[in-house]
Amino acid sequence: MKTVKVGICGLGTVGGGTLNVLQRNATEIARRIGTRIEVVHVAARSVNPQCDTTGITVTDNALEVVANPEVEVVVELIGGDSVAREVVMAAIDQGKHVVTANKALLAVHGNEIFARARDKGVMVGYEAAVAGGIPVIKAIREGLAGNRINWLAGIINGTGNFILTEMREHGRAFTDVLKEAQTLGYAEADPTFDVEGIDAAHKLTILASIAFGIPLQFDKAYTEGITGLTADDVQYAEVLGYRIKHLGVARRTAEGIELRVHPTLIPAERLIANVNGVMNAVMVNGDAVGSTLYYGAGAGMEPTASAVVADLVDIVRTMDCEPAERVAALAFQADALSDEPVLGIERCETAYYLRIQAKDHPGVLAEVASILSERGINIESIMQKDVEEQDGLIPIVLLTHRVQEARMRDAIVALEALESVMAPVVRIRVEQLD
Ligand SMILES: NC(=O)c1ccc[n+]([C@@H]2O[C@H](COP(=O)([O-])OP(=O)(O)OC[C@H]3O[C@@H](n4cnc5c(N)ncnc54)[C@H](O)[C@@H]3O)[C@@H](O)[C@H]2O)c1
Ligand SMILES: N[C@@H](CCO)C(=O)O
Ligand code: NA
Repeated sequence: MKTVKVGICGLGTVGGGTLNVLQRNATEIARRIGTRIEVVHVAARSVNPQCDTTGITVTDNALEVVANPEVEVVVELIGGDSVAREVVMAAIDQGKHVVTANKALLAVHGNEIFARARDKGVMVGYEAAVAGGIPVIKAIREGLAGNRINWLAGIINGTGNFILTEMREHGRAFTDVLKEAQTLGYAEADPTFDVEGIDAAHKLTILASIAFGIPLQFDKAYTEGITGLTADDVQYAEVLGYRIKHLGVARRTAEGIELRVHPTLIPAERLIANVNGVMNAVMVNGDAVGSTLYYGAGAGMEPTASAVVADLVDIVRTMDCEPAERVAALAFQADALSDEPVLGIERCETAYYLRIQAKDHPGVLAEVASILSERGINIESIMQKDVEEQDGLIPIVLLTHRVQEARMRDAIVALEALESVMAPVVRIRVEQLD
């Protein structure tokens, strides 16, 4: 049986998981593809105690792995965009295929990386970069290839979802849960990427590119994290029949593409509203198929390794094909990408949840309603009596119909200028996802 030799750069959570899965399932994988995948060289700053590297060359210099003439496929699992970028570019330049889980690298430098890979006729697999073990890249790139995609929306950061779930279900403190996510290997090296929505925006950038056939444009993504959410808003949302989730949304409109990451109220009865812990889920709506949903572990050692190994299997299966016969790296032919603009957040349209802390005096509700109606903003529902007064202030909690962000910002400025409104208005976007 033929053997393809592989080098792994980075042997931490994902690299360690990848080596273990490749070793444990070696026979099963060979039964699938008729070829053995053998790891011959790994690079890491320290040896992972969860791995057996017997018979494998170990180095702390990742470029040595790339330069090893036996290595035909380089797996980059270091993270970041300095050494990792060097490793990926060097591998491509040497005509080696690449697998990476590095969404930060691809979202920012992917256009350049995929162009270079095309020139050299090599593949770059990145299933593990988005939604961990869920094969969502494959589903969109191949399974939905007959569709014009309308929109997608996903819980695409495991750490953030784990934190929100533990806070909601067990009343745990934010920093305490974040520490646990770090211990479990879910968090990024810099966890602000997780909690400020940057990691989700990296992944959303990649998903939007393969869904709509547009270049990667991370700099145009609107990013809002979960650090500003309060227990009060989580509770009021529930009373209104919603759950708050940190969502990445990419939507095609007549004017362009919406690309945004932010906390979002979702009707509690939606499946995606009930995705908890480190689990991720991505909804994709296509013109032919309608809405589809992909669910699974979004982070962690072996779930992520599952995606890395699937990419290796795909590469080994198609490495002898003509490059033109393979699936296009970003799902669409590189010369057929569209220049539909990514819209600024002020041009995006959603419904809103508003919480207005106001003095409890007659007329305040009428003032609020008139500010909204003057701007053509319709109120869907309003809640005032089920909540307790705090410091003589009464929270007015309401849901609006869909409206452009710019108009809502203008309304919020007017609301905050009211004499009876005593604090910044809290606004959280709402999506029905039906
Ligand atoms: N942890 C997850 O659940 C998860 C899921 C999906 C994607 N990812 C991505 O996978 C990548 C790796 O993440 P991780 O969680 O496994 O990280 P990690 O910190 O656990 O592992 C990083 C590995 O790289 C090695 N390394 C660091 N600098 C190096 C250098 N200069 N030369 C050689 N080796 C070096 C470290 O020794 C370690 O073995 C990142 O891009 C991350 O975003 C992680
Ligand atoms: N830090 C990321 C890892 C998976 O990409 C997360 O928590 O989702
Ligand atoms: Na994936």
